[in-house]
Amino acid sequence: MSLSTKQSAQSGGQQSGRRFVYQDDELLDKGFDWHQVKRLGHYLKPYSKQILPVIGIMMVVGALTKLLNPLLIAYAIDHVLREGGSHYGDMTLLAQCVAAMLALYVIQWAANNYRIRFTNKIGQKVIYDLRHDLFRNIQSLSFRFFDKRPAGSILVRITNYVNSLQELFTNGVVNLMIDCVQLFGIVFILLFYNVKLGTAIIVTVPIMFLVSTKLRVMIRRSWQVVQTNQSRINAHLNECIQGIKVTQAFTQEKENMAFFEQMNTDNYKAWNRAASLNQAFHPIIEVTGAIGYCILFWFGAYLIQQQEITVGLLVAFATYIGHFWEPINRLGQMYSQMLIAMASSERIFEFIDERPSVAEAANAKILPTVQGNIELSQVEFEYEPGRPALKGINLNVKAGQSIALVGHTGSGKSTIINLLCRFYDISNGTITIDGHNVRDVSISSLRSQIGIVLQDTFIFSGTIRENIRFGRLDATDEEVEFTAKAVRAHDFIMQLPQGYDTEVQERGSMLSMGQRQLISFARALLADPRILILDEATASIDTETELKIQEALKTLLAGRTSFIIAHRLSTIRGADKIVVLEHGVIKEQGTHEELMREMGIYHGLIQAQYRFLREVG
Ligand SMILES: Nc1ncnc2c1ncn2[C@@H]1O[C@H](COP(=O)(O)OP(=O)(O)OP(=O)(O)O)[C@@H](O)[C@H]1O
Repeated sequence: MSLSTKQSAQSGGQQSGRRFVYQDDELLDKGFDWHQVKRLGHYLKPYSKQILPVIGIMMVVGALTKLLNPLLIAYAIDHVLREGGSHYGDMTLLAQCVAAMLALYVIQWAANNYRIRFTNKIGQKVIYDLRHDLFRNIQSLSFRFFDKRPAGSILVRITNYVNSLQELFTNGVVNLMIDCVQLFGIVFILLFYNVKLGTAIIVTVPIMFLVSTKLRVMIRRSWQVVQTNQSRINAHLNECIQGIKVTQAFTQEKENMAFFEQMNTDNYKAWNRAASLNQAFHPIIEVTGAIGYCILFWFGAYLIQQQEITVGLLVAFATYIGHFWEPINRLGQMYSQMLIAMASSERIFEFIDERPSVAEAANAKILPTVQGNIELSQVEFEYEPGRPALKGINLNVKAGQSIALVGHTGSGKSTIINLLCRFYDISNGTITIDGHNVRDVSISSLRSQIGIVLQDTFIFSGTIRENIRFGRLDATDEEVEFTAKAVRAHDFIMQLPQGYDTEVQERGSMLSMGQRQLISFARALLADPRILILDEATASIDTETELKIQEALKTLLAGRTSFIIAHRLSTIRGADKIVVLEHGVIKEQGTHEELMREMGIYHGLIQAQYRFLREVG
């Protein structure tokens, strides 16, 4: 994190006094990096055959118009308009010169039009390819990757950073080449027609370039501060809207408002600073350009007196330097754009190069349809070095058995499930399913045989039908409805305005917790996995829904090996085996009756639950 970001994050924290601290994405500040240029160039490679002819055409057209027009003007002044010129007063020749100039402008306009259309198309294709690579790789990454990064920062890379490359690829690259060629062409002509005057003008170029580049970099940085402020405002808005119910319930509106006001003021100040710098840019560049003109006219007039050049040539030179500043100015802009592109692409490639921490073996086999016998042997695991989450886990599960995982919060229940699905790889020991080591089989063949119903049921935007069909995309409408009936979801679905075709809002906010659970049961049942993992919801639901869920569970679990992170007494009691975890170690395992007789941790947990229910009751 850069110093300024640290400061801004800290100031964000101080403003609130307590609550809101948003981690800003790092400021994009990078030097020029050839490695990144090469990698970006790689994305242009497939289109190089199309780009090169365009650059060729533009160079010819640019040379014709930018380089020939001033010479035509010089010719007209020296030969037709100047007293004593070889064709003095020949109006036909003058008209021909003007017609030729006009024709050159028309050619330039047509070519520009073509270039813009073409570069837009190529630019969009490159951006398409980049987004494609980025999204494909992010989807394949393991949980460890997402554990470390907030969703916002991933989003920024896919949207903002890729967008910031858009301008570079749409116009930048082609313009850069054309500008360079035109600059060399002009320099050549200036030196060819008069070395002394040409050199005097060219000397001003580095000054102009430096001033323009320096200013652009300052402007870019100040806009980045604006951007950072705006993303912080967005993060705050997002959090406030998502948490509006809690805010209103705890009457924290004033606190939110004060924090927002502070951020809004910061943003206002940053924007003003950036806008003032922006406004200063053109006058400063114009003053620098004017110095060039002064040198030209002062030194040019001296050379005319010495009869080294003609008036026409001086006018032509003046036109050339007009054409000169334009590409130099653009090159300055391009340089600033390149710096942003360097930083953006570095972040983008970081994600594209990231490999899943859970890697598939090169010779991974397809896991055949399993019975569901599972064995964990001496399993050890840690999320972070030195903090073991599971230690020496031994567990034998027969096909069709249901296992209830119980234990205090943080004891390692979810971790066992994460390892079974290979969301993480174990540090030591083995996990086998029907004798196949999970590390030796392909990840998709493993996960496709495991169904997961999480406590925080994820409902995607779309219809109820589509949400259930997520379990098996080729399921027919009849199969979808059949499974919904089996898990007792059909009745409430039919009461919705459009039944199965009702659009659920984002994350199923129009559905109750219990209804969302039933939909996720239907989804899991449709997938018909041999192994089922269920994280039971802890939220209390009404007795009728509770009964429905219990019945649905019976249908769902029948004949499958299941692991349930169990909270309800009824589920725990009904399990074939109860596994009690504490600090990542299995402390007890057995049936309800066996464990109650042991009078150990399980007995304590159940007694506590009974006491709680009695008190609540
Ligand atoms: N992604 C993670 N990164 C780092 N540590 C983690 C991560 N997930 C869990 N842990 C840690 O691993 C330990 C076991 O966590 P786990 O989620 O398995 O507990 P749990 O028994 O399922 O708890 P709960 O009942 O609260 O869901 C805890 O100490 C937890 O802090």
